[in-house]
Amino acid sequence: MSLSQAYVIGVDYGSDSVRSVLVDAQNGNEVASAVFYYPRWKEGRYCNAAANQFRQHPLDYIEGLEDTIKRCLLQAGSAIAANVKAISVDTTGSTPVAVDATGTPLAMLPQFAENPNAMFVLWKDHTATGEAAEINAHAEKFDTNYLQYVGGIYSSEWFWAKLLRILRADETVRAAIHSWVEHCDWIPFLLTGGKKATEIKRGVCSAGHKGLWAAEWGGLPPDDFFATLDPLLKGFTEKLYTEVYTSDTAVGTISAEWAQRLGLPADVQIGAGAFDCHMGAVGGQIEPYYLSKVMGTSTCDILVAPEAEVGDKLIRGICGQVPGSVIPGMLGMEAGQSAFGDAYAWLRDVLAWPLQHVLSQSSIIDADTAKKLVEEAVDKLIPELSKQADLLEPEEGSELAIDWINGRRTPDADQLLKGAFTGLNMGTDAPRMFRALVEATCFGAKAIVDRFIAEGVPVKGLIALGGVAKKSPFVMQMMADVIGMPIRVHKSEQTCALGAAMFAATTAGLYPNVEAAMQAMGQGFDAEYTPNPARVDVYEKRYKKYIKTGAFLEAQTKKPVAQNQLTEA
Ligand SMILES: Nc1ncnc2c1ncn2[C@@H]1O[C@H](COP(=O)(O)OP(=O)(O)O)[C@@H](O)[C@H]1O
Ligand SMILES: O=C(CO)[C@@H](O)[C@@H](O)COP(=O)(O)O
Repeated sequence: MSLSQAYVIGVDYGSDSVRSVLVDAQNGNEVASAVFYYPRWKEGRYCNAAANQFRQHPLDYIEGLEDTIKRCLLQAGSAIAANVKAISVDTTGSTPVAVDATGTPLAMLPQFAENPNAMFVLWKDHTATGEAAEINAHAEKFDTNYLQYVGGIYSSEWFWAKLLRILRADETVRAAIHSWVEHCDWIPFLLTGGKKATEIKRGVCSAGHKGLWAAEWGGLPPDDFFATLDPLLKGFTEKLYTEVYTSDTAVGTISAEWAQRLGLPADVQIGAGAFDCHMGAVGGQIEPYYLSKVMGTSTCDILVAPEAEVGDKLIRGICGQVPGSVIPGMLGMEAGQSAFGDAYAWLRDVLAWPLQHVLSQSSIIDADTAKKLVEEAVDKLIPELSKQADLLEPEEGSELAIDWINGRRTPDADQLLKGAFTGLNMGTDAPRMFRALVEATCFGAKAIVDRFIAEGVPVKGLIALGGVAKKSPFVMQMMADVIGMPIRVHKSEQTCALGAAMFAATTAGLYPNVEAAMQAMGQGFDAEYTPNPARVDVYEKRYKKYIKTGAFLEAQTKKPVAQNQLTEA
């Protein structure tokens, strides 16, 4: 197929919004882009942060797909729309949903329309911590270590823990469920007009990193593994899948209905889906042994290496090592932090509370002005805190934080762990707390780099992408100082969506492989942060304190101390 006059679309579903980019397949130049914020999610519907419940309605996803693609095509014009060759999609994950026999998410059926258990269980939903612990204990009873390719620990953020939680929690969903599907596998199924849940094509990325699929045991672990964990899971593997697909393959052609609905040609190819950071790493032009960090709400860190070079090595405490999960032919490794920008957003919300609750009662300004004032102030909080915190030099004894505000994803998943501040005194103010929190997120990032190195996987440098990488020179400089490695920031504003577009171009046969698409369509880097040698020493000392404080907190979580012992201490 000729590259001239060929266009592709990449769709990236983030935690709060979905964005689509329409790019020229020849050079990756962005022709159009559009972002859509999930309306129901924005209102906080179906969520309960205190109970760690975060659910998303399928309609938020469907409306966002239609809206963003249509707006891209409108910006690009009909001549370009007629030359769109393929669409590929990435999403957050593990973000699975219960579907019926037709592959329809249960929340799309009238009787389940308002039931959070019938919706997508977002990656950051931690309602399944108990189930994850059970899976970890259960896995020890088997001769085959089914957790060996997911870092040795199963997380509550993942597929099976979430399935078991929903089956236990909701009898009505249990009676209606026919299969359990990742968001990244469901959107391609939707676009191709799939009608049977048994025919949903699953990507190797979600299957290998979160679903315990491995070529070594010929697919998913045997039914016996799950049935002996809980009889509710008996027979479930039958309903799922054995075969998986790399993201450079098409799962089908767009359905007539979706082609018409979007205004696209009838022969548009739909690529196999994958998680956002995996396609983002490709969009960010990943190289072997460079850690690609998608820095947004969370971080998702990806490293690729030739399979032969890693050999039989098993990397402990990461979110999996899966052949072909990023680039076919290479081993894809994933790690990350459950709260990164989300930790900053948490502090922002704490600081915003008095504004939201006191200003609204003001007798000086009307309610509408108060609302606008609060919105403006809240929007400026993180940038202003960053500005003030940047003026503070790191000191050995100043405030120190632990970043596990939403648990710890890696190294060594434990979503029950919690964040902390130590070393507070009467001089501690908001910028100092913000500084300590940002530093803690950088220490968390260093712990991941250290773990790869300790496990024999060298890290040659860092590539940063995502919202925080683009918006915050303050965070990026501190990250370089703390880790002691240069960080290149990728030029693209929508790196994950661009990565999806590169896969779309490969799927359409416009490139022989995704490496060639990456080479031709990559946008390069626009900033580089190098470590400040004057700060290395003090960060080294503070990092040791972080590790020690974290270990103390972890020990407290694992062995709860009796109340009388606490008082004595
Ligand atoms: N100026 C800033 N400095 C640091 N973090 C920021 C700034 N502005 C926004 N953020 C954080 O960026 C995160 C969103 O990142 P983004 O990549 O846009 O979204 P997503 O993770 O949903 O893809 C939020 O958690 C927010 O707290
Ligand atoms: O965990 C994964 C992928 O494995 C991500 O989808 C998850 O961290 C969400 O990413 P964002 O922070 O929304 O970019």
